[in-house]
Parts: sequence; C-alpha cells; structure tokens
Amino acid sequence: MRWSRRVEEKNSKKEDVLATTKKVAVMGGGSFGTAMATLLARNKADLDVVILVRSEADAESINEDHKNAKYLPQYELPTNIRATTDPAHALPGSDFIVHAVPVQSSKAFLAGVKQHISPETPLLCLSKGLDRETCEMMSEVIPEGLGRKQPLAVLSGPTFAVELMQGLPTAIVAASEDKNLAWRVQRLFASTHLRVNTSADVVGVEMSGALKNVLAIAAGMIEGLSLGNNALASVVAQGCAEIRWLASKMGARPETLAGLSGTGDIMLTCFVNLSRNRTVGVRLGKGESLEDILGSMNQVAEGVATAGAVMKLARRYKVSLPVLTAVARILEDDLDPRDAVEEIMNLPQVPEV
Ligand SMILES: NC(=O)c1ccc[n+]([C@@H]2O[C@H](COP(=O)([O-])OP(=O)(O)OC[C@H]3O[C@@H](n4cnc5c(N)ncnc54)[C@H](O)[C@@H]3O)[C@@H](O)[C@H]2O)c1
Ligand SMILES: O=P(O)(O)OC[C@H](O)CO
Repeated sequence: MRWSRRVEEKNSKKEDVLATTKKVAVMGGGSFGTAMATLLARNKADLDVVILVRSEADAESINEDHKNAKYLPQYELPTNIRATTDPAHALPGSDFIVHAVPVQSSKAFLAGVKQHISPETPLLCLSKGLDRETCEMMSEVIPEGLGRKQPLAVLSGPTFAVELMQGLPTAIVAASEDKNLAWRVQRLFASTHLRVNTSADVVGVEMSGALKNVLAIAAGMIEGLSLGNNALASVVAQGCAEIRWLASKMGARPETLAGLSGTGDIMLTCFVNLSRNRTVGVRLGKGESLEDILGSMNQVAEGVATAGAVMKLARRYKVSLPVLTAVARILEDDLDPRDAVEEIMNLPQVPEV
C-alpha cells in the first residue's frame, strides 16, 4: 500500500465524488452486496442506496427492520439503505450501479434488467469468478449480458463481508481501463475503514479474484484430509504459481498477482475459516459429497463453477496447472481427493525456479 502527499494534493483538485453522488443501486442483496451498500451508506448519510433483491420478504426485512435477515441478520443497516424487487424502481437515475449477483447467473440477470440501465452509468462489479461455459471474465460477461459496452470497474481484494459490516480495517483494489473511473470508485468507497487502491490491470485483478476461489477449495481439502501445515503451505504456494502462469498468459501483470487482489486475497481465502470456498474444500476432504455440501449452503461458493472454466483455460493456453485442475476433476467426481494428493506427490521432481 503506497501513500503520497503529492497524490493526495493532486486528487484534492478533482471532483468531490461523494458530494456529487446522489443515488447508488446495488444489484444483488446477498452478503457482499449488502456489506458494500452499508459502506456506501455509512460514507454519506443522505446518499440514496437502493438494493435490488429477488424476494418481497428480503425487501421488507431491509425496509422495515433495517436488517438483511437472510444473509447478515446480526447487523443493523443504515436507514438510508432501501430495497426493492423492481428494477424499474432501483436502477434509473443511479450515479453508479454495483453488481453483486453470482457469476453464473449474471449474464441472464443483466439481459433481464438492461432496459433500466443507462449506457452511461458506470457498473462496479464485485463478483469473483469465470463463466463456466465460456470461461469469460466478468468484464466480458457484463457487456455480453447488456448487449453493449458499459463504463466498468471491478473491485476485488481480501474482503469478508462480515468484517466490513463490523467496520474492521480493510483494503480492496478498484480496477478499470478508464483511469478516471477507477479514481472515482476509490473516492466513492474510501473511508477510514476501507482503503481502495486503483489499478488499470483489469485482467490481473479479475483472474486472481476468480482463481483464488478454486485454490481455496484445494486448501480446504488439505485440512479436511488432515494433511498438515507443510502440505497446506506447499499447495497454496504451488497454486499461486499456477495462477501466475495462467493469468500472465491472459495478459495480467505479475505485480497485480503479487498484490492485494492476488496474494492478499489468496492468503485470506485459503487460510481463514470464514471462506465459503475453503469450507467446501474442508467438507469434501472429510468425505461429504459435493451435492450434499452445496445443498446445505445458502450462499454461493464461486470456485466450484470457476474450476470447470479453469480446466478449459489450461487447455486453451497450454499451461500445466496440477493443483487447480485436480480441484476441477475432484468436483466433477473424476478423481478422489486422496488420489489427487498421490498424483501431485508423484509428479516429476523439478528445480524450484
Ligand atoms: N461474501 C463475501 O465476503 C464476498 C467478498 C468479496 C466478493 N464476493 C463476491 O460477491 C459475489 C456475491 O457474493 P455474496 O457473498 O453476496 O453471495 P450470497 O450467496 O451471499 O448472495 C448472492 C445474492 O445473489 C442473488 N442471486 C442469486 N442468484 C441470482 C439470480 N439468478 N438473479 C439475481 N440474483 C441472484 C441472491 O438472491 C443473493 O442476494 C460473489 O461473486 C462473491 O464471490 C463475496
Ligand atoms: O467466502 P468466499 O470463499 O466466497 O470468499 C469471500 C471473499 O472473496 C474473500 O475476499
């Protein structure tokens, strides 16, 4: 994290983004959409923050009890957050629209609401993953779903929703090909609780956010299989290298992969029990079936679908990814977790660099 008085001084001459922003819509009222809506609402007490949810019960809980009863029931929401199920109500007139719908549902969801989104309104994507069928990143899924180009920034980093709700110190990256938009997103979200680093490396930020979810499943499996800390550290280090090999071939910058949205988020998701992807891995390692695990969760673990896309990308970019593709094969019931460990341990011995 870099800080410079010169940068602060230069920025102080630019637009006061919070002052000029009157309304922000958030599509998706799950845990992360709600947490980021809460940060925005806390940043400016008279900002109109509207969450587009799927059920009337969810909208009612937010509007009447100021709680998201389904996803974050223990936290009171600011009163300047409201919710609706009607996109015609939520989206028009927004200065920014935040996208927090799970990746696999995003294209169809966007196609259904696009007539309510102005082509000029920046979309800020929080979702981390790849389209299972097409292997597209969200920066490709979004224009596909909307049927047009849209101003776009992606936000990614080590950010558990519950810790944001508690106001604990957090840092995230806002990446956009449009430098000014990345800067505006930084100004919109930044607070004494949240640092926002800007980046122009959209591919690097997106690919690390998507692939760390697959790696977290592997890390969880190591724990579920009781294979110990040495194995855990080795698998995570190998996974970091695999993410770097694939993402670099796709155009990511190595510095991004080593930064907050790369190594930072990998450490959080692979080592902390709050991660849903890690939890899926722990339970698989303990012998539960994927069907039972997913059936018992009311939240998305994006790594499950993204793993399938990683298999295809490994072939497309001709890169060997033993850990990430083993996760995909285990999820497809094509490989037993213990056999995967044996396969990886029996790979040819290689030089470290
Ligand atoms: N929870 C976190 O800590 C966190 C942190 C960073 C990034 N993310 C990412 O944010 C995205 C959203 O995650 P989340 O934690 O809010 O998920 P969640 O499972 O808590 O909630 C998902 C939300 O999407 C809605 N949804 C599901 N299918 C839909 C569909 N077909 N159409 C419209 N809405 C649909 C659900 O109703 C729910 O409101 C994911 O890509 C996740 O990886 C989550
Ligand atoms: O709970 P997970 O595994 O979806 O991870 C949440 C966030 O991506 C952590 O940054």
